[in-house]
Amino acid sequence: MSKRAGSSVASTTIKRARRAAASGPTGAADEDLSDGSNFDDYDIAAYSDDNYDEAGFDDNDEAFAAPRKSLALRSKRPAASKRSDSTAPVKTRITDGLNEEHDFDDRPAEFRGDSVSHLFQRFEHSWLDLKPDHDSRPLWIDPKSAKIYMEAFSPLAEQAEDFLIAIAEPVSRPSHIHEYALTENAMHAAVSVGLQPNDIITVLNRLSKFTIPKSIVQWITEVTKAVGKVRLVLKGNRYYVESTTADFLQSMLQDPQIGSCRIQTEGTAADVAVVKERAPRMEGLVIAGTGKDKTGAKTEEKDGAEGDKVEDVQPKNDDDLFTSIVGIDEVDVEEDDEDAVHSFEIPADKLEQVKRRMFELNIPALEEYDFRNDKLNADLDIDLKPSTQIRPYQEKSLSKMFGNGRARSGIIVLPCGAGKTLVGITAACTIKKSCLVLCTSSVSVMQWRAEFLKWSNVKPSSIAVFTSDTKDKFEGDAGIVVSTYSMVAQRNKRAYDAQKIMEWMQNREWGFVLLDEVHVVPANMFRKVMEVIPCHAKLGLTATLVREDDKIVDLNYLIGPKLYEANWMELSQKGHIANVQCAEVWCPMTQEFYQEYLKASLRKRTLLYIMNPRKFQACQFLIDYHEKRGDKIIVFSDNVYALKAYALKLGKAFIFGGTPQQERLRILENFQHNELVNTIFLSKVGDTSIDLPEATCLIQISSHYGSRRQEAQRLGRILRAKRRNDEGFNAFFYSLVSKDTQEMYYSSKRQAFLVDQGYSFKVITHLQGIESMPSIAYNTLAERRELLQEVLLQNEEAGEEDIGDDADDFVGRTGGMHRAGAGPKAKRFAASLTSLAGADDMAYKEYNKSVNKTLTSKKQDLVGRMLKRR
Ligand SMILES: Nc1ncnc2c1ncn2[C@@H]1O[C@H](COP(=O)(O)OP(=O)(O)OP(=O)(O)O)[C@@H](O)[C@H]1O
Repeated sequence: MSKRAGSSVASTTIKRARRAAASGPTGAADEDLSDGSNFDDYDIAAYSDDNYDEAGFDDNDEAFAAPRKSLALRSKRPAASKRSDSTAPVKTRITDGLNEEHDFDDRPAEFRGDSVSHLFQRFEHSWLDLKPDHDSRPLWIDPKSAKIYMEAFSPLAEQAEDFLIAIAEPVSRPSHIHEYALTENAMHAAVSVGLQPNDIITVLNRLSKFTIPKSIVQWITEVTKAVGKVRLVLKGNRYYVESTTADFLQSMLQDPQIGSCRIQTEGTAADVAVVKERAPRMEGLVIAGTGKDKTGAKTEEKDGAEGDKVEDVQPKNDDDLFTSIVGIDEVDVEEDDEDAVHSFEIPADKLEQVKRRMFELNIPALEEYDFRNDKLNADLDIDLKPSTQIRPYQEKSLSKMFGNGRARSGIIVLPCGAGKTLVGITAACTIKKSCLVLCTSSVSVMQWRAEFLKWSNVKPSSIAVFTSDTKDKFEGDAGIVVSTYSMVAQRNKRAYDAQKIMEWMQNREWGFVLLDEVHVVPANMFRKVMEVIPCHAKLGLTATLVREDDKIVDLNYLIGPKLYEANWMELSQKGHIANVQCAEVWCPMTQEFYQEYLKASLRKRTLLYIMNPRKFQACQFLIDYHEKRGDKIIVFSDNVYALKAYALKLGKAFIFGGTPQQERLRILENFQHNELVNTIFLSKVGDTSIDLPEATCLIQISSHYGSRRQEAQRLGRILRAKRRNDEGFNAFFYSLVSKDTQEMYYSSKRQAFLVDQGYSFKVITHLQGIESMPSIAYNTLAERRELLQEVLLQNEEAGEEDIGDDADDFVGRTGGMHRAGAGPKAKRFAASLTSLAGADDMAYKEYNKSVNKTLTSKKQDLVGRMLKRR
């Protein structure tokens, strides 16, 4: 037997748990747990989302028919018993890799409960024996749902969180209690990075307030038993399923789906090929830019007394167990240096099918790339610039990818503005092989290229761009190509030069594929990409691993498991992203608007609640208030009619799908540098890929129904606020909602993701001072009636959103969730003759001249002033 360096997860991230546990709980944390509301200036009538009843809204509306389940809930988990009889023995049924079902019986037969037990039904847990020192332990584990609840105020919380992220999926992390779910995917990921099932059980037991239930122990053992047995490798542009156990491969081949995918080669008809070679080794790896190996130890300090030096492997006694396990750096492994590796080959176009089947059979295929021993593919000369310093959470996320010295495929989830780009670039600098970066739009392609040049020393000639406008190849044997998903996945006939580039890309082996914004790309798009691009390792990046459809689970076998998910609140407390005050402003509908609302069609209703004069007034008031504070404000509206109407009336510049590129750049430039342009209106084209660190306040007047992803992405526009580290700085996010309309329902849906990340939305029912604001619009009945007439005259299409041209539009065009991607339709609307003649209470009026045009004419002036300032 030999000992060798092992787990990553069991390294830096949870080493702190070891230290904390060693020092023991020190009583209640003395941090201030108040939510630090900064809305004192407003009359806040209610503080909770529960203050209104959503039962009155139509749940069957197609727009929010998609289940509001968290990712964790959709993932496979130990199925809970359906029995609700609290006194019956707990029976938990689980399914293992061979589809056998087991029954667990945790609750002691003698347990009968008491007179109130039946009220708690499946939450009756009084039979669990609390440990005498349960106060000091932070975890509650629900034996039936396999959910873990962590006391975030425990002195051990930070360390426990590191451990939980490694073994479970975060579901919700508000201020005081965090919720995690034990899922098969999370378990596979934990074991594949070196944590042994027994280690997991022991640490959980240590952190738990009571001995962990048998059902959970058995489930962990079951779901992890096949992990690590099989790996998928790419060699010489061919894919192989490998294992050190021939019998295991043979049993896999018995499965008709997997068996039929195998490529029969001579001499292997009856048996799997036996390849005599050394199994991959795990040795010290330095993640680019950190100067540390994957254990977190500084490489140059390996022999020194300081740092996270690898210590004893075996715990000396029971007290050391916890600390040894959560900080385990070495594990006993079977001597496999000379193990024979058995394999069978599968065709590239069957890769996904095999992976999916293995996923279903609970035999997760490890996709790891031993890039340091890859002598076939040329090395790329790339490293981070000496000035580039990656942040601790970026390093932590990468340690999950490179934990065992190889590159593991999977997904890293970091909040918007937390620096996913640099994480991707650092991964490319660590692997140092040819790299393909896929983005959702050509704007992002150019940004990625610029970021590579900014953070790394790669030669410009080594980075090629492949878009509809630019079709480059890189120089030399290894390089980087940045492209869009649609360019690579396209199946239709291509132009000659595009075809040549595609062939060039298809005929080489890619060490690394970086997948940006993985949550918006439809699964079949990934499929097409994976079929045509032979690659060793894949890294998906996203801020919001949520989708309103059910396709998120597919990412598990198409890309790999979630490797890391950062805690938004923690990053904001540490100043890496801005602290944001979120508020929902309730705007009552005016009487005349509400009367029309009640009898209007669905689309007209949308327009009516967006154009509600009280909402307009709230928007005007908030813009005025925040401009006076020195904030830079972005107002978001998905609806283009409203976007233009609001912006024109308030004399502000606006950008939507139809705004020419030049004009967009000019407006954004003015917003950034011109002290006279402090507010801009953006349609959904601004949801992603717009980097405006000057923005400090967001006002949302219309949004895409109940999309949690869009809400989070919009919030992301101010998370990167430049002033985030100023003393007491807060960014502001307002969602304006017309009261007693469907919008309120959508709004609560939209907030679900952010609430799970720990944000709380204050409800503002009255903006103090709004009545006395001079020049407030729509203050007279005549003005409001006139607006109503205008809105009623709009055709149905005006109630739709911007078609957009960015990531969302991309999803729309490719069959994703977007509803408004359809082409132009014939316009037909009904109206009375008096209305058409403009005689309904209508006064003539002149809109302000579009500020967009004013900015054009003032451009020369501005550029002159900007140059002077510099
Ligand atoms: N380690 C770092 N050091 C200095 N600046 C950093 C670091 N990491 C990220 N940044 C900066 O943080 C900002 C946000 O980074 P980036 O655009 O990569 O975020 P993101 O996570 O991709 O956001 P989004 O999801 O909104 O696109 C950028 O201005 C980037 O330069």
